[in-house]
Amino acid sequence: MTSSPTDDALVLYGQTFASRLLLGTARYPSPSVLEAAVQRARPAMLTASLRRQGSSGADAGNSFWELLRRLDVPILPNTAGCHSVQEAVTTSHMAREVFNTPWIKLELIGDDYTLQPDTLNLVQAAAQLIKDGFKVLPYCTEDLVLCQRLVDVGCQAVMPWAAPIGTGRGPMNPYALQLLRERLDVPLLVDAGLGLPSHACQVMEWGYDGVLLNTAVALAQDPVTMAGAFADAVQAGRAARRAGTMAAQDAAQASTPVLGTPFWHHAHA
Ligand SMILES: CC(=O)[C@@H](O)[C@H](O)COP(=O)(O)O
Repeated sequence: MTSSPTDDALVLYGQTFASRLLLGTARYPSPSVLEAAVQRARPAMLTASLRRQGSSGADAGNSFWELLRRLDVPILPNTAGCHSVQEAVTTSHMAREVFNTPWIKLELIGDDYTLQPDTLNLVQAAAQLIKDGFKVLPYCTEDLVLCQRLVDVGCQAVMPWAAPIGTGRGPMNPYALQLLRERLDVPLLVDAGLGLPSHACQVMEWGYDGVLLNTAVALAQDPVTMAGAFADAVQAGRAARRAGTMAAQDAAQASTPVLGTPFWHHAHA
């Protein structure tokens, strides 16, 4: 059985997306490389931070917004750099006006060294934003109870990290990420810390619904090719998940057919 990507689209808050890859827009060597990487990957959404990208001078800011408009990919504003609930809520409201979108990637930083999310206040911020009508995609750790609470307050998707932002280390806690997938029914996207396409493929094989990444593409020697590699890896991992993986075995089993038993079900029926 084959299926086209549209048979198996990512659905977040009732909206359908053709891709399961979300891409960040920071740290690229140039706007033209960013543009080409986005054209290659055709991501579902592009993250943009009001605070970071607006801070490099008015002209740079304007041309960045023009580039985003030209790319014609839905924008996911990001509360990057916010350290308090009030700051995150205020930034989200500003982003909604600037970008004219109800989507928000809720990033509430609790520790500046690891950029670890503030797990103690994240739920309160998410609850407020949901009440205010936002479609909240919270960046969080892989803690099961935290993710459950985020769902309880109305988040229709949750985005646990693989590893700290910008480290490229890949999934640090495979057990917890897989447990989360088993326990939660909402869409789950891994956000942050992916360094290789194989990391993205791996989490998709575990049943994750998508990935959000930035640094691994932006800092690659060839970001455009890497953007394509991640897009392909996400699709491969998703296809493998849907295909159903074999159960790993302890003992070797010959895979070369013995004469007269070319198919397993003939020999064992
Ligand atoms: C772009 C964005 O939203 C980042 O905050 C995100 O978390 C990506 O992390 P990496 O740069 O580690 O992929």
